[in-house]
Amino acid sequence: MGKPILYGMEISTVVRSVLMVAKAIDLDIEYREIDLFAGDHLKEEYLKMNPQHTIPTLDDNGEYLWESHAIAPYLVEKYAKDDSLFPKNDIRKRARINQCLHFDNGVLYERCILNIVMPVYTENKLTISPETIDNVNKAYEHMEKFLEKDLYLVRGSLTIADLACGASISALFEFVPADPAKYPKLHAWFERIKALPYYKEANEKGNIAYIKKVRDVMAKGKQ
Ligand SMILES: N[C@@H](CCC(=O)N[C@@H](CS)C(=O)NCC(=O)O)C(=O)O
Repeated sequence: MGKPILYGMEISTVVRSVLMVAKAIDLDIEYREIDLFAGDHLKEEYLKMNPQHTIPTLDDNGEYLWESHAIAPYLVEKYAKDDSLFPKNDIRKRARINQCLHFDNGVLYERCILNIVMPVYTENKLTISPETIDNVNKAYEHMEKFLEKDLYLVRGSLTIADLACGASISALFEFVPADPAKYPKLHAWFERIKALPYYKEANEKGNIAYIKKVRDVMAKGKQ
């Protein structure tokens, strides 16, 4: 059996969340960069693996899987030495983790990040709209509540939900800063995510490049 191969771009939050999961479970994966700006994802070989042409895509010895929120549980279930990031037998905890993964996908990624980044590329919108800022703050409020009683999103320990939301929040905090006085639990949780030993390599590096890329496009458009 060969190593699983992950196709992605480090600037993508959803790719970085999977890279953090791989590091968290100490999984040796081969990472291959796909350049969306060069159209690598629309080439025939890529479409054969993932007709939806999104990143990340996992090639696990010829079994293809895309959608980061499906890849993360799959990697833990198949490869992790212990199941703490996505417990096999605790049905309620699994359900809460799934709930947070859907929150990440449907709210943080789709409703917040895409509303900031896509308009920059597709409509040349160089400022973040007040509606989007409002929407992002609503998401911060929700997370502040989710974290009311616990150190992590699902009870007291780190799960794949924290890694998915952590990657999204790392980008959102740069675009729409969160007031620490209003969102103290959210900030404290994010500090915990940033302290993970693999955070810098698997998330921070790509996040810096991501924010720079979007800001560069914004600044160029304003010249
Ligand atoms: N919910 C998906 C989102 C995947 C997604 O849309 N990725 C973007 C990059 S961040 C992409 O591949 N866009 C290219 C395309 O849709 O053709 C996930 O978590 O994997």
